[in-house]
Amino acid sequence: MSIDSTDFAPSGDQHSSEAPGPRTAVVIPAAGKGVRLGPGTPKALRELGGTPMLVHAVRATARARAVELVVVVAPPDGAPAVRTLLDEHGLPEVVVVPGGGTRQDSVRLGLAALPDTVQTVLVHDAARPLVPDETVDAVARAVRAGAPAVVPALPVTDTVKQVEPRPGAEPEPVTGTVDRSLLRAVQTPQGFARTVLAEAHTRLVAEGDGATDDAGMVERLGVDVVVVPGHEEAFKVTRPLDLVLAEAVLARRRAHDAF
Ligand SMILES: Nc1ccn([C@@H]2O[C@H](COP(=O)(O)OP(=O)(O)OP(=O)(O)O)[C@@H](O)[C@H]2O)c(=O)n1
Ligand SMILES: C[C@](O)(CO)[C@H](O)COP(=O)(O)O
Repeated sequence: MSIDSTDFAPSGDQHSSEAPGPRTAVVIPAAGKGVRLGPGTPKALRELGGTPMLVHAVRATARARAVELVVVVAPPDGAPAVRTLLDEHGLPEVVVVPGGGTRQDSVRLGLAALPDTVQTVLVHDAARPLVPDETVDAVARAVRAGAPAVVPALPVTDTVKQVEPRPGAEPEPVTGTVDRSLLRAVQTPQGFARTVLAEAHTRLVAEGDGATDDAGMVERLGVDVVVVPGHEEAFKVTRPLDLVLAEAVLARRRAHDAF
């Protein structure tokens, strides 16, 4: 059965005034190893300007007006250490749960830790530590206004070729050039009506299916996903050069704040 967006009431309309508790929460999957960043500490715990990337990501999302609860998904055996880290950085109110072997598993485990009052869920990579709070709020606002699924995204700036993959170093034949005006590079936080995201995770885990982002999972349900403007500084720290860029952006912000 395919689910239509209209099967889900806009989360803004679901906000009952009776039950006390948070309405909008952020789940931060932080259980990845960071293989592409190279050997060392798990990526979320690597430092940026002397502070772990995860702490930046928590502060960045918690600063947003819409956010009332933050749930961090720690490496499967790392929850106690993450708890200690967050306490040491003055973030005792953040909930910490152990994650899983894939990002999708980690998000599902984070969702399971949300209190019943939560109607709007944002999912934000710990690997995007510099997301501006305006981007977080823009996503939350769009969900509260009735969109069941919202992604921040930017236009693609490179020309994109389709290829026939070849093993090893053999040159790959180009089979076409994609119309990049139709493409968007998608960031996080991605925002959802809770019921939509929970249904997507339940359904896809039962079917043994997956996607590289949460919106991709929701798309499989036939639910509409909309795009709001992303931000250049919400980039994902994936490879070593991204860390250099992140340090530069942070230094620029700190210099700006000093004046
Ligand atoms: N089992 C996993 C894998 C990934 N993530 C999280 O998903 C986010 C985005 O993933 P990515 O940048 O790909 O991180 P890694 O999986 O750590 O990177 P890599 O693929 O290079 O190992 C990160 O915050 C990461 O910690 C997670 O919570 N649980
Ligand atoms: C969720 C995500 O950050 C959206 O761009 C992205 O899909 C994660 O990428 P990964 O490299 O597959 O972890």
